[in-house]
Amino acid sequence: MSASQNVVVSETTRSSIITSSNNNSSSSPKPSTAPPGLISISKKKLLKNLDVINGGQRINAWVDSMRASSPTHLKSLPSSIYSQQQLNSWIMHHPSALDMFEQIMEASGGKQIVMFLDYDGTLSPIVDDPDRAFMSSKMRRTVKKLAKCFPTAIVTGRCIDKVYNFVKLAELYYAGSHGMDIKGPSKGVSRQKRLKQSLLYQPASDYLPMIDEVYRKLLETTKSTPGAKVENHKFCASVHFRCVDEKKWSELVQQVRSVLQEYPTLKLTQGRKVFEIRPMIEWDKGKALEFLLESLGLGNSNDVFPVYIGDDRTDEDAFKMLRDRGEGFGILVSKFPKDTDASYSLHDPSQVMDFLRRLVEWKQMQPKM
Ligand SMILES: O=P(O)(O)OC[C@H]1O[C@H](O[C@H]2O[C@H](CO)[C@@H](O)[C@H](O)[C@H]2O)[C@H](O)[C@@H](O)[C@@H]1O
Repeated sequence: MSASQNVVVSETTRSSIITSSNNNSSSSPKPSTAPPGLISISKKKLLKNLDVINGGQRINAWVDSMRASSPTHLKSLPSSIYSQQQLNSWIMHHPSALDMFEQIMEASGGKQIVMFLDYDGTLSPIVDDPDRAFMSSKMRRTVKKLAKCFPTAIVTGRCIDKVYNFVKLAELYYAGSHGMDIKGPSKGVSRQKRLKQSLLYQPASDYLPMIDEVYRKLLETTKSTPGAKVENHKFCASVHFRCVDEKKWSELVQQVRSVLQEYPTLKLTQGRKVFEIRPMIEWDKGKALEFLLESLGLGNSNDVFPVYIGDDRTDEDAFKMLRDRGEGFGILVSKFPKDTDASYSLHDPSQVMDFLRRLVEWKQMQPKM
């Protein structure tokens, strides 16, 4: 198999780079959501770049993409990357969900609200060690109350077991491994309802042994790179570079790619300082959202108002799904302007908690039907 068969797609391909120079808006795949100043590189274009150029340059393209996706780089260069005007324009297109709370509730117009929450960077702050990405007890209490008011799902790149160890709420729906492992609540609904809802959907179950094998090979291959961390998420795997010295990034890319060359049915994507290795199947967080709505009997309803909150590129699939369905909306958790299909923004997990609290308070004030 040729290396290019092993499709290499960076999740940062649409990650927005805000420049102080004039925007070439023709490069943006979604002019309607990208305010002036945003340059989006389409997936197709990046694939072409990555596949046409020779091996060495392809590694460089990856390293560039790793740099571009690094929030610390954005943080250290804000004024040279985007102007205040561009920032204002982005905020105008993606206002704070807290500032717009009343309007959002009005738009929900009495429909059934369903909540979808990403985990890392949304419910828990981003930290160096993925095993220590704890959610605060305040956040847990808030999510618990939220689930009493609305059906609530956690949609994450982590496997269900790992995310459950952090969240510890049995009354939630879980879509782990980027939506490839879906489970219904085991508590908080009546027994009969629970039996009906005893959801278990694993569209990539055939990949289980392959992911396990790849995980072990990645562990072995990357052990010479200090700071690299490999995680097994059952139907996908992650290789973290948050703690890897930038000088070693190209070495790490080569190591990961060398392992993946033997697995043409897996794809490599990039999240927040992490490589994600996933089966090449037509399934993502957006599909998981759709599946969950259908399982709730709300798939073809005009009466549903889904709200998805997430911070990462993989959450864009869910934001887009909501836009395409014309239902509810997405909220991007970010302090920085990014090209996104979300309608609103929140800065960080503490603002997410404030928003969820207000939702609970709002629900409690509604007349009982
Ligand atoms: O879909 P998500 O819930 O956002 O999962 C995506 C990745 O999240 C985790 O990594 C991220 O959070 C870590 C802890 O804060 C951080 O160290 C890392 O840099 C982030 O990318 C998780 O560990 C990954 O396996 C997931 O792919």
